[in-house]
Parts: sequence; structure tokens; C-alpha cells
Amino acid sequence: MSDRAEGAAAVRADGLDVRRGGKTVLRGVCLELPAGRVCALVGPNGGGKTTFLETAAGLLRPHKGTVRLLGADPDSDSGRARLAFVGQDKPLYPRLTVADTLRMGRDLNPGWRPDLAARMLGERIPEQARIGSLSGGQRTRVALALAMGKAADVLLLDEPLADLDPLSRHHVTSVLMSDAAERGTSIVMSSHVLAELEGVADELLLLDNGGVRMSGPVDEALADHRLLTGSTAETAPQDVPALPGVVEARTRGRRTTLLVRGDGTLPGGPWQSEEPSLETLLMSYLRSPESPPWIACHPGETVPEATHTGAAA
Ligand SMILES: Nc1ncnc2c1ncn2[C@@H]1O[C@H](COP(=O)(O)OP(=O)(O)OP(=O)(O)O)[C@@H](O)[C@H]1O
Repeated sequence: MSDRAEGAAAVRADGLDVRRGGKTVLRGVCLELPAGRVCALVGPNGGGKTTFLETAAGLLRPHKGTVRLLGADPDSDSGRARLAFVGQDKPLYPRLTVADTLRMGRDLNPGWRPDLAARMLGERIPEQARIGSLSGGQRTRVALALAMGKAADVLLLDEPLADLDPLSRHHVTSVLMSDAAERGTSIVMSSHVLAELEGVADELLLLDNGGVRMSGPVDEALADHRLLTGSTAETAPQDVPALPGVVEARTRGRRTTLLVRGDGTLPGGPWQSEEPSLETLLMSYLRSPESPPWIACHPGETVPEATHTGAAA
């Protein structure tokens, strides 16, 4: 994991508090997202994903603590030059054509890469079409093409897949993964489409109630948990949730399913044990807000302080 220790993190937050509308919606967030990786940002509605992305993009100022993007203040000229942000509202000029919009991107960005913008746009969106005549999903593709053309070092994308059809989702995730592999772009992408993050994301950040519930590499998160399935008659399920390391216990009919941390005490009984899918892992943590956070820890690295989710301030 030496690559994690070298150079500045794509996004680093230290003791970050962000207030909106008079209430604190991110509380004491400490995290480090390594550069050159695709990070999936997940969590329930209102968990703080948009607030975190907008803060990392320099659009919201922290009330307390700091956020750094490749070591720079995101609200500085050097920070802004290195990031591209696509929010959920995707403000574009409805009277401009797609071609006009991309020309505007070229004029505003000295390092503009028409090839990257064209790759993201794909071939199905006519360049002469006016933005106002496009569907929501097509506008998303144009907004993503504008962000790609900037050739930024960090892409911050708020639910980029939300209004895309399955083919477009596949196209967008492939283009993002290629960009991360070819240019070393750091990508932080929020999503509720958990099943489609498998194989796309290599880093995971789960925010819930304004705090970090999970943070670390996806492969470590999966390897650090087991999914146990057993017969209810043989496994005394009423005792199971109290065991340390059990994130979630669910009983359906005659089957009990447990999601257990690798370092936890395994309950007795005949269990079939397997590595969980990413979707199963995330769903278990989302359904179990009282379970302790899972934060990856690496030798030689500053361990981010785990922030557990309490009641919103
Ligand atoms: N403009 C705003 N003014 C006041 N409060 C806000 C504003 N935007 C968000 N909030 C509050 O901040 C908290 C976090 O919201 P945020 O939009 O960051 O969550 P999210 O995880 O992105 O949710 P979703 O999955 O629904 O997009 C919520 O309690 C929300 O009500």
C-alpha cells in the first residue's frame, strides 16, 4: 500500500464540520481518499454525500476543520484548476447547442481535451441539438463530457448514473474507469446504484448521518467480512446479534444470515461461509446504523479518527 502513502490524497478531510440551514450536517469527518482511484460515495438520503462533494469542490466552506484536494484548498485558484464537479442539478444553457456548450468548455479551460469530452459524450447525442431539447439523461452526458474535457486531476460527481439507462451507465462507468487507468484521474462518485459499483469502484466511502461509517479499499472491505448462512433451528439466532463483530443478523423462515467482521467472534453452529458481494456488505451497514464504523488502517499511514454517527446536531 505504499502508493497510498506517497503524494497528496485526492481528498483529505480533517475534523470537518459543515453547517447548512443552521444545522451541522457533517460532523468531525476525518478521511483520506487516495489519488488515482475510483471512490464510490454511498449512504442513505440525507447522509451528507452532496454536502461532502460540494465541500470538496470548494462550493461550501467548512464551519470547522479542513478539506484538501491534492493538498490544495479547493476554494483556491490552484484547487479549482485541478477539479471538475458535476452536481445533481447540472446547470447548462438550454438555448446553446451541444457543440456550442463544448466550445464554451474549450474557451474556459486552457487544458481542454476534445477527445476526452467526445469519448464521454458518445455518438448518440447530436452535436447540433439544443440543450433544452435533450432528455435528462442526455443532459447528464453533456455535463459529464464538459467535466471530462477539462482533463481535471480530480472528478467529483454527484449521482452521475441516476438518470442514465443501463447502456449509458455502462458507457459512463467504462469511460471513467479508463480515464482513471490512463491519466491517473481520481474520481469520487456518489451513487445509490449499489449493484453497479462492483467492479467499478476500488475505494469505498459510506457517509451516514453526517459521519463516516465505512472508508477504505473495496477489496479490503470485502475480505474483512464474511457472510454466514445457517439453519435457524441449529444456530440459536436470538444470541447472535450480541456477539462482537456481528454487523447484521437476519432471519427469514428457516435461514439465518449474518454479516460478520473478519476479526469478530464467530458464533458456534454449522455455518456456510462466503465473502459478501459489495451490495450485500453495503446494505448490511446501511440497515445497521448502530454497528461500529469500518475504517481501513494501513501501516505508516495517519489513521483517520473514526467518526460514529450520533444524533444530528
Ligand atoms: N441547501 C440546504 N439547506 C439546508 N439544509 C440542507 C441543504 N442541503 C442539504 N441539507 C441538509 O443536509 C443534510 C445532508 O444532505 P445531503 O444533500 O448532503 O445528503 P445526501 O447524502 O446527498 O442525500 P441524497 O442521497 O438524498 O442526495 C440533510 O439533512 C439535508 O436536509
